[in-house]
Formats: sequence, structure tokens, C-alpha cells
Amino acid sequence: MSEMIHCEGLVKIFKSEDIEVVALQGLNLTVHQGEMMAIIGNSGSGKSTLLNILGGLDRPSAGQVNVGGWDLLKIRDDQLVEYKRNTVGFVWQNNGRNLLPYLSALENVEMPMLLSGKLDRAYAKQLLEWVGLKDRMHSKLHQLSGGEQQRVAIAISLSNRPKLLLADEPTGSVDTSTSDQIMSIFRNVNRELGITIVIVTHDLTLAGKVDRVVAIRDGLTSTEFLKRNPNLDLASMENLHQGGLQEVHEAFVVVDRVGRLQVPKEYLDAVGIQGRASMEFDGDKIVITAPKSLEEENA
Ligand SMILES: Nc1ncnc2c1ncn2[C@@H]1O[C@H](COP(=O)(O)OP(=O)(O)OP(=O)(O)O)[C@@H](O)[C@H]1O
Repeated sequence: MSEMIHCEGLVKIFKSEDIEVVALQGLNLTVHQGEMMAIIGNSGSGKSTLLNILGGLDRPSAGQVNVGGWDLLKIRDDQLVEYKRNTVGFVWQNNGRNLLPYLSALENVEMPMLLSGKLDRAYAKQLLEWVGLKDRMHSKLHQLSGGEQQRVAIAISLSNRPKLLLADEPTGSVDTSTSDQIMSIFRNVNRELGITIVIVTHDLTLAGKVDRVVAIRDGLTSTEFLKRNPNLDLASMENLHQGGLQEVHEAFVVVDRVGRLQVPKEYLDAVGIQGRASMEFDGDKIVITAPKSLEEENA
């Protein structure tokens, strides 16, 4: 499988007059072509920063970030325009800003096509059919419900046939049934078009519906969850108790190329590790403990 996204040691620093915020601290992430995966993390962990960099809306500070053959650290401004137009599609939680209220759903989907000089009405209609709005395509945007508008936004994000779809909290402001509908639309376009989909969310039930979930903590990838049974399909997963990730996924700690991993702060606090730790290897286990005090060692 070839790689759609490859980030290694990705760093993003926000500088303002008197403070510096390191939002991404050397993040590693690989996403394969055709994958549908989710990125989860607490507020402030760096999810949106990562998505904005992947979408070409913001520039990385250092490290490697390669998307669909583009090096986003070195890309020129004019290439970035082309990248945003042809390689990525975006879906936001609050889609209002991308939609034109007094145009019909169809006209909204055709708008980005017109802007890039590639109007394809048949494809615009096809997209609206895919998102379940065949019968509403001539309705004005302001006549549609929030969930329907979100589905128009998905059709718009696909209008220029991007290779990668980035979705930031795509179900953040809709009810559960609309949220399920949106996830199955993603699954369908992922299958039909082979498009790679990255969903950023803090909703674990949503994350439970994809094959792989990567957790970000403090600007680093910390844990990865893989579906226990890859043959389990979406329909049967929906019947599972909505207990979050653990039921369908197995958790793994991410270890980078040079052997670094992130130990959850709760674990460190629980055993009283601060600054340094002792590590023992017994042939098949690595045990990390609080350092023994010198008196103990000399006893
Ligand atoms: N433009 C900016 N200027 C300064 N600091 C920023 C900027 N954007 C983000 N940050 C900081 O970078 C860190 C990561 O923010 P980011 O928005 O990526 O987190 P997030 O995981 O998406 O959070 P949320 O789920 O709340 O959106 C935070 O500490 C945030 O305050």
C-alpha cells in the first residue's frame, strides 16, 4: 500500500509577541492510500493544528510532512493553491461558512468546479445522490436542515475529486442519527472512490467506526487503536454496545523510529516517576519503575 500521508518529527510552533506555543512536538503519522481513520485527542492536544497543516491552511515549522507526493514544508505558495484545490477536500463542524444560502444544493456543489474551470454537472448530481440528497438538489441551502446542509458540505468537499478528505469534528453539531448517516456516507465514498479519509474528533463512538484510531497527546502520537477484527463491518459494529473504542479496538503504544514512546501521565504519577525512571529488561518484558533512592541501593 502506498502512503498518502507521511509525517515525521513534525513540529508546529505558534509565536506571538511574548509567548511561544509548541502545538506539535515532533509528531509521527503515516496514513495509507484508501484508509479511513480517525485522530482523537483532548482539547489542545494539536488535532486541528495537524489537520490545518495537512490541508495546506497552515505551514509546518519543522520536520517532514508529505501528502500525496507534495512536500508541505518546501511547497511554494502557488503550488499550495493547486494542492488545496486538487489534492484535499475539507469538511468542518460548522459548515455555514462554505455554503451559499441563496443558491441551490446543486449550485453550491458546482461552485468549486466553476472556480477551478472544470464544471461537471453529472458528477455534481452524482455526489448529491451519494449523500442522499437526490430529491433535494434544487432546494435552496437555507431551506435545508442542519444535517442536510452538512451532507451538501460533504458533496462540496468531494467536488474537485480530491485524493484526501479531511474532516474536523464533522458530526460535532448534529444528532446521533445524522451522525451515523454522515459516517456511512464517509464509508461509502471511501469504498466507491478509494478516497483516503482522516477524521478528527473527540467523540469515541465515532472513532469506534473506523479501522484505525491514532491518539494525540501533547502534540505527539501516543497510542494507536486497531480494529480487532478487520472483517467486522460497520453494520455489525453498530449493534455493539456503544462502549467506545476498547470493545472493537486493541490499543498499542506508538514507538518511534529511534525508540521513543510516551508514557501516560497518570501512570507516571501513580508510581511517582518525575524526570527520570529506572528501566529493567528481563528478556521479554521491559519494566519502568520510579528510581530507587541511593540509600536503598547502598543497603
Ligand atoms: N494560532 C495560534 N496561535 C497560538 N497558539 C495556537 C494557535 N492555534 C493553536 N494554538 C495552540 O496550540 C495548541 C494545540 O491547539 P489545537 O487547536 O491544535 O488543539 P486541538 O487538539 O484541535 O483542540 P480542540 O479539540 O480544542 O480544537 C493549543 O495549546 C493552542 O492553544
